[in-house]
Amino acid sequence: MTPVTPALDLAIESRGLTKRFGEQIAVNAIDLAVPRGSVFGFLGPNGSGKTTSIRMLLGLTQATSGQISVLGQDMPSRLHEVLPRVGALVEGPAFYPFLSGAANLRRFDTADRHAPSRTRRVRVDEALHRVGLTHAAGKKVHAYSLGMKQRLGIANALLQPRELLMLDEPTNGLDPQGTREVRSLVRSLAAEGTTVFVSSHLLAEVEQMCTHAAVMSAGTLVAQGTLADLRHVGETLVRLRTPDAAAAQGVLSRLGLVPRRTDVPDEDPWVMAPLERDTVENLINEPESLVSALVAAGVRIRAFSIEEPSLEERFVALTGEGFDVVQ
Ligand SMILES: Nc1ncnc2c1ncn2[C@@H]1O[C@H](COP(=O)(O)OP(=O)(O)OP(=O)(O)O)[C@@H](O)[C@H]1O
Repeated sequence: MTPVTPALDLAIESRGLTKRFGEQIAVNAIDLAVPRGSVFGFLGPNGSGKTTSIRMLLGLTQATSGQISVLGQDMPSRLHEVLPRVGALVEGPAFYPFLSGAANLRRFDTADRHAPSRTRRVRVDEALHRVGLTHAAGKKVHAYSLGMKQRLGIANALLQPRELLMLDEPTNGLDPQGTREVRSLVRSLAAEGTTVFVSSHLLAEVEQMCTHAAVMSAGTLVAQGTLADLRHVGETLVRLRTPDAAAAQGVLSRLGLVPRRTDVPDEDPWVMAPLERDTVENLINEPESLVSALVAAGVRIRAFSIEEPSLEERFVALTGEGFDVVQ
């Protein structure tokens, strides 16, 4: 594979990253760009190719084609230099059930040739503290709840300082309290400067935790950017109810909009028109200028609203499905 020329401000970059399983294309030529310092949500329904992508990014499975750069280094050729800088939780590590949480972490740390043995005990204690498992450090893992095992997995990824954390569905199977704890942990890690790449099939979770997101649908990357960018992917509508629908349409047309009208029996008609933006934040036609032009033309306004489709509606439109579905 020809290396990607790494962009310095990107923690992860892929070009044309593809994975085939026989006839099936699980990941189809994705170009990811994960800025350093971001909390990057990798969002998509079950089976859309998130885990397979993460496994390729970490060198756990070979890509069929495409290029990858992680922390400015080509992958998988620089795997041994890159991996010590990356903490990962992918499909939960296999813990020894009859060892305690702390003993499990010490075992994983011993197996890591980059981990200094002198500081092992302190680092294990700190990692357990970080994920709120100090009280259960001596408890055998078979007595851990799913949420505790998940947090132990994150503690394992935190045994050493990391520039990048990759977490595959870290809140899967957690109760609401556990979910909140993982979310706040991710935020505090990000505040310390760690880039966090986190996959999820839950839009609400990504909205609460992430600064950026990419949306996968059936192996394809259908959108990517800051959450603010993604919120403005769809159509914003002005909608008003008026007995003077024809006059309202005339005013909106003169302002460069393309209005349409819906008649409702026994009520005033609705007039609506898509609004355009010159920047992500800015509508070309401000609501107040629309209202004053309508009022100046004698249009009686009985209701007026600017409707932004929710992020959920936009993502459903992008992926053709919801996010809670299990396939
Ligand atoms: N080892 C494999 N052999 C054959 N097909 C596979 C293999 N691993 C994944 N797939 C298929 O590739 C597609 C993408 O799976 P992947 O696990 O990457 O999706 P995902 O978005 O992570 O979903 P989930 O959240 O359910 O893990 C699925 O159709 C899956 O069945």
